Amino acid sequence: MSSATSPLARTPSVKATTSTSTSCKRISRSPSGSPPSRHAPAARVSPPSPPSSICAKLNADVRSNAVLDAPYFDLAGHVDSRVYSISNVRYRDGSNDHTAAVLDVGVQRLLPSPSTPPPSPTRSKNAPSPFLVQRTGYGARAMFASEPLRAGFTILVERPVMLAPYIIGTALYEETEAQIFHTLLAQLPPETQARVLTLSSCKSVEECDVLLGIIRTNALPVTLPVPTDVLHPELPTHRALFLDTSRCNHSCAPNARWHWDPATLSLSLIAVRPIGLGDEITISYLPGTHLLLPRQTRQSLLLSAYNFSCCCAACIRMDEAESDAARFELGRVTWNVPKFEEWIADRKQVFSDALLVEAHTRRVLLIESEGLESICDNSKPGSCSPSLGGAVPKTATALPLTQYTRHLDALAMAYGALGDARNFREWTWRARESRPLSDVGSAKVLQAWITDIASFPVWGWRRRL
Ligand SMILES: C[S@@+](CC[C@H](N)C(=O)[O-])C[C@H]1O[C@@H](n2cnc3c(N)ncnc32)[C@H](O)[C@@H]1O
Repeated sequence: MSSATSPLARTPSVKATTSTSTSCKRISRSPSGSPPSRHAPAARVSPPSPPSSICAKLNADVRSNAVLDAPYFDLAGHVDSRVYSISNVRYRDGSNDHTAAVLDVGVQRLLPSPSTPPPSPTRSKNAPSPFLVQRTGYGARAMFASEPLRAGFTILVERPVMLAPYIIGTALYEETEAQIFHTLLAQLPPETQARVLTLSSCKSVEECDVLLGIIRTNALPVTLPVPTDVLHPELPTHRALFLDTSRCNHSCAPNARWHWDPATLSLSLIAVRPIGLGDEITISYLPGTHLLLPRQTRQSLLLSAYNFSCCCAACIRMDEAESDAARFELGRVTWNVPKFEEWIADRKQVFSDALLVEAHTRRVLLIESEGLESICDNSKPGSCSPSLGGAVPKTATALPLTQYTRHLDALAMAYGALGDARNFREWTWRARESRPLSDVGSAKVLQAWITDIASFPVWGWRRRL
């Protein structure tokens, strides 16, 4: 589930060699020839300057890669100053979690040793699992709900078994990249290695190394909590492989979303609408708001990155023209819908009450009919604006609010400002139900508003203008 790799990954620009001489293994660049054996002795060599033609192409490729978000990437600078090492991330939270990682030595030094346990799943660890992984009719595996799950339920929390800089997949020889992942695999306990090797690959053995195919099919882009600077914006972005989440198929109307918490180095999988017993649990492989693109474009993106023709319910069952039009409208009107904050501050009443209520209600209906409750704005994790008009403080690791929740919040607060008690209670309840169950702070605020409508800070304020 990492995004497509550049063709330049197969171009000899940066190479690696490994050493087993210390507890962690150093990787440096070797000037020429084929990649060294996995068990080669340490070889620190001066890096070659990559040919300028390769630099230019690779720089352009990395700079336009949305996942890396490195518009000023400079390969020559990167090559000159980076050294990678292979090690195991140690967790000091009593868990048996094991992550084999290749990390830039500077990044590794700055990485906190997570002593905070990952967020709890909604269910305790000893309770029966809310999901199971089964083979489907066509042989592939998929994740299914083993009980009805409500919206906001945390289906699982897991740590990655492998972690590697995203740039490695872009800037290395394919053989070298494969060699690095084989070295990581060898760090893992045998049963974990066996599970990794059962994951699916969208590449044939003729196309690439089996393990590399597994990484390219299943790894997710995650950000490590290290300070970055304009010179090396690519440093925090990594690929992480998760064993359970890798079983989730893609849907263009997914019923779950995943969230990476850099503080605890863990991923949570969260239901975004109620999921019935036996229903498949799906996520989106497309980044940000790409689910709003027309079906043909989504299909092409999935085909080129993952080599499959999407056969999700949205692509098979929905009327293509209607669905494309609904998604286009959702993408198009984002900036035309007045935000609650703009409307409430609008003393001249440029934005009519009906405009605000109708625009947000329309978008709620479109999102529900298209099954797009998972989409968030293209904001980075942690950069989401404070919710509920600032009533709940923003935290660095907060889950980004979905567009769906933002519209429900806007409607709840608009009805509150209009002093409409019935609608205020109904939309406030819906806004509460749409949130992750772990968002206890927002749930408390919203419940207090439902219980005592006058506690809503601007109750009836718009009527008094
Ligand atoms: C991350 S894996 C998902 C789990 C996988 N089905 C398995 O058996 O382990 C991604 C692979 O699943 C398949 N897949 C996922 N979503 C799909 C979809 N919407 N339509 C068709 N195939 C899909 C593709 O083969 C893809 O390369």
